[in-house]
Amino acid sequence: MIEVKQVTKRYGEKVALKGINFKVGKGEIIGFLGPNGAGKTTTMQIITGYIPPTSGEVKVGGFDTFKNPLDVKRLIGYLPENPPLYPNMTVYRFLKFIAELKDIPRDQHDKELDRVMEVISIKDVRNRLIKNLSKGYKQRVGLAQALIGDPEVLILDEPTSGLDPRQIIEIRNLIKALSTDKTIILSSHILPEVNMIAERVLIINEGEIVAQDTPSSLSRRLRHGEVLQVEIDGDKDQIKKEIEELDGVKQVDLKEGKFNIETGHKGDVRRNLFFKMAELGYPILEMKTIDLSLEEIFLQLTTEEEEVLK
Ligand SMILES: Nc1ncnc2c1ncn2[C@@H]1O[C@H](COP(=O)(O)OP(=O)(O)OP(=O)(O)O)[C@@H](O)[C@H]1O
Repeated sequence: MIEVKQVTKRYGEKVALKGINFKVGKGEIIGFLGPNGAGKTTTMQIITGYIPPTSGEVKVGGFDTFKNPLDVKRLIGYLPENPPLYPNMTVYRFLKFIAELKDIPRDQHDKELDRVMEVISIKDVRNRLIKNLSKGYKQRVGLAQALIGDPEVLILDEPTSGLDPRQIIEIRNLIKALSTDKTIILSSHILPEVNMIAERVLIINEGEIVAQDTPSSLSRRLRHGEVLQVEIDGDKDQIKKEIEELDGVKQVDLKEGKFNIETGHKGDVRRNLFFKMAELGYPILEMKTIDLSLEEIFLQLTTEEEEVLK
């Protein structure tokens, strides 16, 4: 549905995007993750056709954003980071204005506005001036304008930024509900958000895509070895020494009464550990492998682990 090929973007001396490539399939939900200034907004603005790339090509639904900008705009609903809302318009008037901009036939305006206001649950504020709405409701109106015309693709730039925790949950739930029949790119620098909503994550750092995968395979790819967490009853110092001597064990840390055992790439020490502890009479109470959280992945990706993913 979306194809980004070798896209670069320069702002004068500043290279904001350094030749990025990715594809988004129909109906996919992509999380676009990166720290501030990584190039998320720039990428989204290029996909929506708001700014041109310096070089490279973007296609949406087969249309080139540069050669067929109107066809692309029709396919996309865009929620910019700071949606341009008109504070002195009522919600209804503003959405009607957007429907006009999007060339929705006049006789369909009321039906379309009703549909969108229903989906986004803003019918109760339809006659309020936008300036009198809470930040959460303003963001809903921003989402509503993106949905007018029922576009196949939604591009949402940090849709929950600046909202309070309750509003964040509401907006995330709305996006989740929309995700059943739309192709969505959602940018964020909040990792659990992406983890919760996206099926695939693109991680961008300093204008380069440093990883793209599902949250769980990213975690697997990044793990240097397994981290095994084990709770064992008995003399902790003695047990630690015994584990350290097992084949394949790289490091053992004792945290809150449990052993975190780091192993090499191929090491699976669970069986050896079991027999050894049984032999010594130390019962294993619990044993599990721990997944890296997206937060940890992200920290690794953007700091010392960049090389691992290339
Ligand atoms: N119009 C512009 N002129 C000059 N530099 C720009 C312009 N827009 C963006 N940049 C720079 O390009 C880089 C990428 O910016 P971009 O806004 O795409 O990042 P981002 O990942 O969306 O970050 P944020 O979360 O802060 O919005 C940044 O270093 C930014 O300062």
